[in-house]
Amino acid sequence: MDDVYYTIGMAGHIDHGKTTLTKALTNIDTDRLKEEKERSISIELGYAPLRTEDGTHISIVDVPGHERFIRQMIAGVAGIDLVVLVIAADEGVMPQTREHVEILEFLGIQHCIVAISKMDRVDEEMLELVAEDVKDGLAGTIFSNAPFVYVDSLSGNGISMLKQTIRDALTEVDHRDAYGSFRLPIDQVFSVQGQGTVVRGTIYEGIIQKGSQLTLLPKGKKVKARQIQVHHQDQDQARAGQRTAINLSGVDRDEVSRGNVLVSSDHFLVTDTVDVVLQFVDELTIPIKQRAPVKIHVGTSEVMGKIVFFDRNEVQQESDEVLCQIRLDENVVVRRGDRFILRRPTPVETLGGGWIIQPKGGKYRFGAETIQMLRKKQEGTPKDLIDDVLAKHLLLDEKELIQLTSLDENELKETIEKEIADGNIIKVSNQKYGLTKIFLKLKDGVIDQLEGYHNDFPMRLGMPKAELVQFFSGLYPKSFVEFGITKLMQDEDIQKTDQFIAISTFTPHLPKRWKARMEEIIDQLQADNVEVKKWEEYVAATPLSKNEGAELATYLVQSDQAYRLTDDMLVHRTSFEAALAKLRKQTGETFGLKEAKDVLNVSRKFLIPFLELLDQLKWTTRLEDKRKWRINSEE
Ligand SMILES: Nc1nc2c(ncn2[C@@H]2O[C@H](COP(=O)(O)OP(=O)(O)OP(=O)(O)O)[C@@H](O)[C@H]2O)c(=O)[nH]1
Repeated sequence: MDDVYYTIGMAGHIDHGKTTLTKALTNIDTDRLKEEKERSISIELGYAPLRTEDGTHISIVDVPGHERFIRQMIAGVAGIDLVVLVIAADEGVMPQTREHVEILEFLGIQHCIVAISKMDRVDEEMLELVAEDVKDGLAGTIFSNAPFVYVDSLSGNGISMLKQTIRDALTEVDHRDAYGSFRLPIDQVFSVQGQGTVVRGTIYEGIIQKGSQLTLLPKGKKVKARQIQVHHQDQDQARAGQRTAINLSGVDRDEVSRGNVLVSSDHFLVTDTVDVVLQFVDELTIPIKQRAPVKIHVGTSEVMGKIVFFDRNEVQQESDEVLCQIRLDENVVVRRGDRFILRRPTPVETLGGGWIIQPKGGKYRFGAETIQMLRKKQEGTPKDLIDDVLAKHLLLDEKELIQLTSLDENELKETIEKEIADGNIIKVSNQKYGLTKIFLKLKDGVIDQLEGYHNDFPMRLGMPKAELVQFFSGLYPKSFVEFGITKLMQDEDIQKTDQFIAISTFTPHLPKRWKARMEEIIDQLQADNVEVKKWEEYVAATPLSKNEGAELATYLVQSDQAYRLTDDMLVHRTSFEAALAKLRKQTGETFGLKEAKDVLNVSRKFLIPFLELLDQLKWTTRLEDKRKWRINSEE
């Protein structure tokens, strides 16, 4: 069985004893380590390993200062399996206790324990009263059913009980599997003498191996994981949930900052507009207005932005969730489902939090329609998510679909396979996907367009492809039109001859209106054998226009009914073939100009272009003053 890793977060009001409790549990003084943070890669700021006899690996995250707490909690949310809320017996629930609880709720933390610290500072009777107060204070929160443990971190009283409670609580936590693409939001960067750039963070998802090639987003810089450490120890790999330090090669210290994200695949996109579900704190001091400046904490980044509502102009007090958008001043790297906290820059306060329903939002109109669309995204099944991004972008490959929907690769593949089988999605050879219903609209348009074209130009092979693409490029992106044409060809609805596109059942033919006249010309041409007149003379003898005559000439050549003898002369196929047969029969392996003239009995005016046509059609090869029949053209 794989090793199991858990991370526990410490939360609570200032001075309530988080660091002391962490030390009592792990024997590590995280405050002391803090001072040494710049000195060595092996020191984990605020993170201490808790060893248990059964081999479970537990990291304790001690997060002192307030801002830092939020950042660490969000950064570690994928890694935090359990939170221990520390409340001092001599103070009880304090404002920051409440704020932490609120934040933990926004972050979707589910497993928790309440540790009443400093039990030695109050007598037993008082302890009971405090416990009652705390229970009241936490009613209706995620802590309402949490187990209570009483500790004195200085003497160690209650610590083994707390360890046992932690172990019990962890049995309820689902094992995190490390599937998915590797992602590590960076929360610390520094350089180590002789080793270069080192970054730290909690691995959100996936596994990293020593030596892996990684990409640093949002810049897109390629880097390599030269060395990996987890709790001071060199490791060959690290996985989701583990607090990890990575020594990177290929990047300088000043090219990396907190909030950057290390990834191992191209499944992540960089965005500055996110669609979100937002829940507000119980009491807002002042209303949040449309486009109010806000600070979003997501991953390890803290970015300024503005809030955009689609169904209101301000929020005063709102207990229901609100679907809205955050437009950011800088790029972030997020996926659907990522949690965030929203704070007001001035006066500083937590406004609320929620999760990202679409990592790359668009520009939407104010009104119920947008809310409905966002609701669909929020509730969306993988199918809805895929359909939604395809409806917007029309044509996407697998990588783009993963970036936009945040589905994992297997889920995406399965859903697409099913959608293709159900006929909702189509795929063409270039590995792009599109919605069948949009493709069918394009198909109708293309067929209509071609029908019109065939009607106007029945003698032509079809519409030049460039012209067809151009026509639809005003209605769809060019790549989608190309995709549609390729698909229609695969389905044999249309066909392509050279660069001409036609409906597959179409064959070029003489237009009804001129059929008789044109047939006259063709008969006349045939009757003239090789000694043909200039093409325009045949046309001039009829009421046909020059253009119509030119179209007819092209048609006859393309349909192999005639050959071009010169730029302005055609020869009928049967005349050509008769002359060819006669010449072959009456000449040897090679023949000269005079010999040919004697056999065919025509003037040089016709003979020279006729012989050149033979060369061109590869019946003959020209030697100095003779022509040689080509072996491969002999029947
Ligand atoms: N008597 C007693 N004192 C404690 C106990 N736990 C912590 N203290 C003391 O309370 C003070 C604050 O403890 P810390 O562990 O630094 O508190 P903290 O919650 O980490 O503080 P911040 O990091 O500033 O939020 C220190 O002086 C500790 O020695 C306890 O169980 N009993």
